[in-house]
Amino acid sequence: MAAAVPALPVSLSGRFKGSFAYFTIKDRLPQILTRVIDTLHRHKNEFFEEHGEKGVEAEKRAISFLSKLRNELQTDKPVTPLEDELPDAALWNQYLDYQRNLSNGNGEPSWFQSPWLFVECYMYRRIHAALAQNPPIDNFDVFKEGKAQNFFESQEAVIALCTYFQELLKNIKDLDEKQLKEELFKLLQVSLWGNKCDLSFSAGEDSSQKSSPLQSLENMVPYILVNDMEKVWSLLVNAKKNRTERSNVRVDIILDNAGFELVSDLVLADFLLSSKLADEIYFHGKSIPWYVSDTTKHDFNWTVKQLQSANHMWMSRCGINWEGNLKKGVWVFCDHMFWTLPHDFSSMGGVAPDLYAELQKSNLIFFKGDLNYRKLTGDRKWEYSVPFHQALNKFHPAPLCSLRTLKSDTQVGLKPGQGEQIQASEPEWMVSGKYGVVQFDAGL
Ligand SMILES: O=P(O)(O)OC[C@@]1(O)O[C@H](CO)[C@@H](O)[C@@H]1O
Ligand SMILES: [Mn+2]
Repeated sequence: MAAAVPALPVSLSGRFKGSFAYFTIKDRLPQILTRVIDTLHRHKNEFFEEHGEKGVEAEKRAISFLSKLRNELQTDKPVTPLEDELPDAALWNQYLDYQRNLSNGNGEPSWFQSPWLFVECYMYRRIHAALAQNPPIDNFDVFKEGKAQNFFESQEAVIALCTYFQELLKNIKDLDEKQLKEELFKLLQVSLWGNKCDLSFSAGEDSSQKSSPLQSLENMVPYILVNDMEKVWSLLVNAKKNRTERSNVRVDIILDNAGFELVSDLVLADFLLSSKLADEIYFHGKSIPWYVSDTTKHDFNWTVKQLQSANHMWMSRCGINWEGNLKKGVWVFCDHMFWTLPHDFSSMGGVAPDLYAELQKSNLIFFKGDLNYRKLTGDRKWEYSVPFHQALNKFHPAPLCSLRTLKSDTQVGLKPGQGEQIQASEPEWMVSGKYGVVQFDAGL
C-alpha cells in the first residue's frame, strides 16, 4: 500500500490573533497604503507639469481607489474580484474562487480570515491596479523613490563591496580551490545579510546597509541557522568539472530587493562568472512594483547605470563590467507574471509551466529573501524540524538554495529542539531579521 501523504499544515493568517501575520495586516499594511497615498499627494505638481489637468484627475482617482482599499482592509471586508483588464486578472480571480472553495462555507475570503500570503500579495496587486488603470500616470512606480533612497544611503557599503571585489578580481586566476571556496562563502554571506535591507518590513522606513558588509561576517556565522554553503560549493565545483563545450553551467537568481541587496547579488553573480564556476546567470525580477522594495526591470537597469556612472573608480568598474555582461548575453534579466501572483511555488508547474520548464534548465537556483522562502514552503505553520524537501511540496525544478533572513514566522529544516531553544530566550527570533539561512535542496 502506498504511504499516506501527510496533510499540509494550516496557512499563516490574520485569523491567529497576536501572530506576526495578524500584526502585519492590522498595522503594517495600512501604514504602507498610507505612505503610497502620501507619495501620490507629494507628486501632484509633477503630474500637473507633465500631463496637465488630466494628470491631477488621474492622481485623485488613484488616491480614492487606494483609500477605499485601505478601508476594506481595516474593516476586514471580503476580498473582491479584480475588475481591471490587466493580463493576470483572470488568474487572480480564479485563485480567489479557489480560496472561496477552501473556506468551505465559512464566509467569504477576507483580509483577516484568509491566508496572509494571499491577502498581502493581493494588496500589492491592487496598488498596481490603482496606477495602471489611471493613465497618464499609469507607469508611475510609487515605490521608486524609496528604492533609490535605499541605494544612495547604502553608498558606503556599496563602495566597500565593489572595492573588495575589484581587488579580488585582480588575482582571481591564481586562487586555488580552497581560496575560491572561501571567497564564494564570503559573497554568499554578503548576499544573505543583504536581505536585511528590505523596505516592506520596515513599512518603508530607512533600512539601508550602513557599515562595511564584509567586516562583521565572522561574528554573524552563529546566526546562520541552516548553513548549506558546503553543498552549494560541491554542486558548483562538480558542475564545472562535468561541463562540456555544449553544456554551459547556468545559475539562476530569483531576486528580491533593490538597493544594497541587489548590488550584493550582482557581485555574487559576477564572482560566479569571473571564477568560471558558472558560464551564464539568469536574473528573475518582478514585472510590477512589489512588496515596496522588490526589483523590477527598471530598478535593475537603473542600478547598473548608477554604478557605471558613479564617481568612484571601483564602483564604476563594476557597473561597466555588468553592462558588458548584459550586452554579451552572459547575464540575462527575465521577469514573469508568476512571481507577482499569490500562488506558492508548488503550483508553478501547473500555473506557469513555461517558467517551470525554464528553471529546469538551471544547474542551481538561488532564491533570495523572505517572501520567496514563504512561497517555497507555502507560508504554513510547519514544525521547525520538518525537512526542507518535504515543505517544498514537490517543487523541484533544479537544485536550489534559499538565502533568507527570517522576517516572518515560518521556518523548516532545523535540528530537533533548535527552534524551541532559541524561542525560549528570544521570542522575536523569527521576525527580527537577525537570523538567516543558507538552505539547500538537491532536487529529486
Ligand atoms: O522578501 P523580503 O524582502 O525579504 O521580505 C518581505 C517582508 O518584509 O514582507 C513581509 C512582511 O510584510 C514578510 O514576509 C517579509 O518580512
Ligand atoms: Mn522584498
